[in-house]
Amino acid sequence: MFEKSTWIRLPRNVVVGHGVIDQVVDVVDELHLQGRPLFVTSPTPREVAADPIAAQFEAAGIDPVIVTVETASFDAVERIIETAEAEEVTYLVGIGGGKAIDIAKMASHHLEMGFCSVPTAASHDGIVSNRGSVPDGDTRHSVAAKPPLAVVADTSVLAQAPWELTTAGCADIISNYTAVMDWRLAKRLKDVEYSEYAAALSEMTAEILVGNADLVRPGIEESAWIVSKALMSSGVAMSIADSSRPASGAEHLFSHQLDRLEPDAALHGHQVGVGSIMTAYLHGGEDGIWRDIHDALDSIDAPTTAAELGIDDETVLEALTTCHEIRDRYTVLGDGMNERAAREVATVTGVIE
Ligand SMILES: NC(=O)C1=CN([C@@H]2O[C@H](COP(=O)(O)OP(=O)(O)OC[C@H]3O[C@@H](n4cnc5c(N)ncnc54)[C@H](OP(=O)(O)O)[C@@H]3O)[C@@H](O)[C@H]2O)C=CC1
Ligand SMILES: O=C(CO)COP(=O)(O)O
Ligand SMILES: [Zn+2]
Repeated sequence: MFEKSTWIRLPRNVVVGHGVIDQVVDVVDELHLQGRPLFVTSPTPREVAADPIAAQFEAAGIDPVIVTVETASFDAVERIIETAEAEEVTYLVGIGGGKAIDIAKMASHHLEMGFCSVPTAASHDGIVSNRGSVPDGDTRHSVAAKPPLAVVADTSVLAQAPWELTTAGCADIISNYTAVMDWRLAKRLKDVEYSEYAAALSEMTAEILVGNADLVRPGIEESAWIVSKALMSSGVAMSIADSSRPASGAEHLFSHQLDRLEPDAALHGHQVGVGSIMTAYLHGGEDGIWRDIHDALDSIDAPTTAAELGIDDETVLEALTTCHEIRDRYTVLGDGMNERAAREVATVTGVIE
């Protein structure tokens, strides 16, 4: 008897393009969100976007509560929940990079309230996904949450963000290649839940981005357009799978372990990009796609070495040899690499000297 069922949650409105930040009130109205919103933002995004959006709301007779968060933490999520309850707000808007958006996403999930995402940086695919990632004890990877009801991504805002945030978003997408390889491997070896649609969408997203890599250049608004569309698509793949599997394999384990060993050393996307070079080598050896991944990252100015990440070689080796332990997710790392093998892959791929 056929007993499968699935529940795919996706954003209802995805609004991307030049000047769309002026349409946040319309987007909220179209979703029939009523009452008072709480804006979750961080210092720079507040100046760049949250204050101008608040002025729009005020002009429409709506008085938003604004909370500025400095760091991504569970305390910050708690603070938002308390403020939302005290101020009797009815929905949340996350305005900023991953920090503000994830805090809003996690708080709205807890409050069972609607939430909209207004990214000011195209830095990773969490801006649209159904996953929330806030450091909790030793945990750095994302957990299940709900996707935003709407995403409003203004390319003129994204194009003015520091260039490295955009290259980090690109690298997060390029890493989908190895994430999907790991997912297929886990399907073959461990019979894990697998979605061919989500895997194909995730791979295709990476292919389209790499195919357009020569259009991804600093100061060009079209770059923000290309990267944000890829981030949306990757987020949708995660929502279809109801898992981060299509966009997160061993290269993400490597990055999460670096975050534990050396917090804030480098951006998420940059770390997963370097991880992806090495795990592509583990999958395909010398003739595999590791060079293509390396060259794609290089062509958009993303780091390809430990030195470019600002992380020393020994930390890279420690992360490689221990990261299989941090989550129950089978990947090409299997039950772990030994130090010699880790040194070999990191050296052959030029990640360490
Ligand atoms: N949900 C998911 O699946 C994922 C979530 N994450 C999470 O996302 C977070 C990292 O995201 P990331 O976006 O890199 O971090 P932040 O939100 O901290 O943003 C990075 C930096 O960019 C600044 N910034 C943002 N927008 C602009 C802008 N338009 N102009 C100038 N500066 C800007 C921020 O300023 P300021 O310091 O003033 O805030 C901050 O210094 C982490 O908390 C991580 O756990 C990461 C990957 C996946
Ligand atoms: O960053 C992500 C996808 O790009 C989310 O992956 P994790 O579930 O490993 O945190
Ligand atoms: Zn990622």
